[in-house]
Amino acid sequence: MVGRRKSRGASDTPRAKLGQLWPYLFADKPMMLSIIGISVVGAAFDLAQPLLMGLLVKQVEQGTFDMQLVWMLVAVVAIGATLSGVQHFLLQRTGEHIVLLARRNLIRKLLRLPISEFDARRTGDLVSRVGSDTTLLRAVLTQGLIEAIGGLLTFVGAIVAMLIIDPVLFAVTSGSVLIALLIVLLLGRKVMAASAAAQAQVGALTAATERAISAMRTLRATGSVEHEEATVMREAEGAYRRGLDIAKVSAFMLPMSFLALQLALVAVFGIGGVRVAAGDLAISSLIAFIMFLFLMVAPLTQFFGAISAVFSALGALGRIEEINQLPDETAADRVTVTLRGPANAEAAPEAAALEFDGVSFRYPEAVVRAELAKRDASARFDRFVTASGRAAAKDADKLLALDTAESAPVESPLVLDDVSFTVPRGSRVALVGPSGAGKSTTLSLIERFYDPTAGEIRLGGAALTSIDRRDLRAQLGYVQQNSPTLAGTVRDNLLLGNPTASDDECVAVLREVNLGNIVDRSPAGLDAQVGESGIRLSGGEQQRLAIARTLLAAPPILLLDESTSALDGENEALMRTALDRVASGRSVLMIAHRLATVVDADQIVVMEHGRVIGTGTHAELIESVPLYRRLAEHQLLA
Ligand SMILES: Nc1ncnc2c1ncn2[C@@H]1O[C@H](COP(=O)(O)OP(=O)(O)OP(=O)(O)O)[C@@H](O)[C@H]1O
Repeated sequence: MVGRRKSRGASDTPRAKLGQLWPYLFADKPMMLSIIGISVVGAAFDLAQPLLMGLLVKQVEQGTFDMQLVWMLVAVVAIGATLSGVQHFLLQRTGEHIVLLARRNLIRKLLRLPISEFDARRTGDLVSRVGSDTTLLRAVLTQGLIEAIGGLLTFVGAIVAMLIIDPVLFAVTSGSVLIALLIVLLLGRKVMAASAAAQAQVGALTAATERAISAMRTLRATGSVEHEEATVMREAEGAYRRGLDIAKVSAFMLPMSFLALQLALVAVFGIGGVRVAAGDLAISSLIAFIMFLFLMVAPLTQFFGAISAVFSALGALGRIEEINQLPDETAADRVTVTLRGPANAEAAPEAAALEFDGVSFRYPEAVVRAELAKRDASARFDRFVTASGRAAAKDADKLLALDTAESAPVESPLVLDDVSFTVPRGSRVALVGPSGAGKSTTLSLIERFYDPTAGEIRLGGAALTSIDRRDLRAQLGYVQQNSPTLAGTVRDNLLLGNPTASDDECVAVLREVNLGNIVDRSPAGLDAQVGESGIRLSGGEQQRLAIARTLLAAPPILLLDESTSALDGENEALMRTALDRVASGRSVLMIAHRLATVVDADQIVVMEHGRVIGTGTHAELIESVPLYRRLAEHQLLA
């Protein structure tokens, strides 16, 4: 079950298998085969060079020098160089294409994961999988794997040629090369582990940076920039150390190939020289042998580079595939009801718009663990700031070290406990209760961000789980508490609700939520940018813009999480009239933090500790539910 997955740390990310890399490498099969073809032809041209060189020296020795041979050698070298250029370009292009492919898959998957995965994972880590891990796949192609395939031909060809020229000399030189090869293969596994750890650390760094940037105002206001700086620096230094780990292993690998070449060269010059002096070997053969030796070692160098790139890529691919293999949000859905018309009106005209029937809910364990970790960190942070006034970086480091301990198993508390209530069609129902009572969770169950642990929620008489999620969400207009405006224009923000809405419709819904003046604030009108670079909207205005967006979609049911941020009298009145307008003809379930907003609701559901402790009108609840009376007294309403 998705929700029960543990969030994974850096160390337990599964490593990908070589077979998982093939689909990426051979996504464009004809291109890859062409590149391999070019590489093989290029290898043949490489092999021809020492042969021609040997012939040339022999001709000079025997006094039968022929200029034609020189031209042939020049042509062979030139064609070989051109082929290698073409191959290089095609490899880079294919490498970029592989990165694009991996990013497309990952983005497509990310946008369809269950909400629980986002709650349980760190955003920055997910971002770095898309941005950074995918680039490591490119290195498999650009750092020699394909050249190494063509190089295999050069390698085998050179060995055969060397064996023919002088088997004794060959036996001496190949020993050292073999030893180096074995060492490199053994080190490859270490590179893979180091690379996965490095990528996970980059993920942690991105997550920490993202957290700091998103909380910048709080950090500045509390004077805790240095504290947060210490956290991010710790992650950055961790990434540096992991990078060094890779460097240490690769530092071993690269000299191995040079060492192999040097040892072999010393042996060839020493023993070869003696054999030439003794008259057992022609000087032309020794020159050809040395050229073949270089040809044999060059692919080995490529091979060493390729191995290290492949192992790095497998580490990164493990992190990519970990996400790709998660089930989509809809994976286990069994849709039996097709919704047509408002809230399934045809199917059950008299059924309530929404019904909660004995609904209980616990958040999945991984989500609770992530939530606890977040709270734990911020509680330590608060204690720290309170205790020291200003957070000194070195102490912050000590304090934060405590945070890294893996949390012990957690028990997921019952957040909703046997909740039952009804939202009759066309009525306005309000959820009220103290913070943490479970009101927002109730709305997120209706959106099916999570499913109840027990009980059933019905929409128009049909169980939510039987309705296609798109259909379901098309019936619902969900206005969140801190409805974020998205970067872009006023129009962009509105069209999210209904991409085909006309300008007139956009202006009309803005009027409906008392935001008609927004288009007059900038000469650009609907094309004015909202946010930092354009029109600044207050919290209340942002929420009204979100309501306007929802109205364009014209959903029959409105779920509204009223903003907790205090609105001034004028804004409060604007919001209330906006709500009255949008509520007419719709079923509305709203979370109210200000009782003033809901005194005239058709029904108020009072929640505490995940239970419904009273249902009725304002007047009824004042009489029957002490908690409600206290809330009302507190807000000077009673
Ligand atoms: N993503 C989450 N993961 C784990 N626990 C959560 C999550 N969201 C909420 N909770 C817990 O569920 C309980 C109910 O929270 P919820 O946000 O639904 O309450 P609420 O009544 O809407 O509170 P508020 O008025 O403060 O928004 C709380 O104990 C909260 O800590």
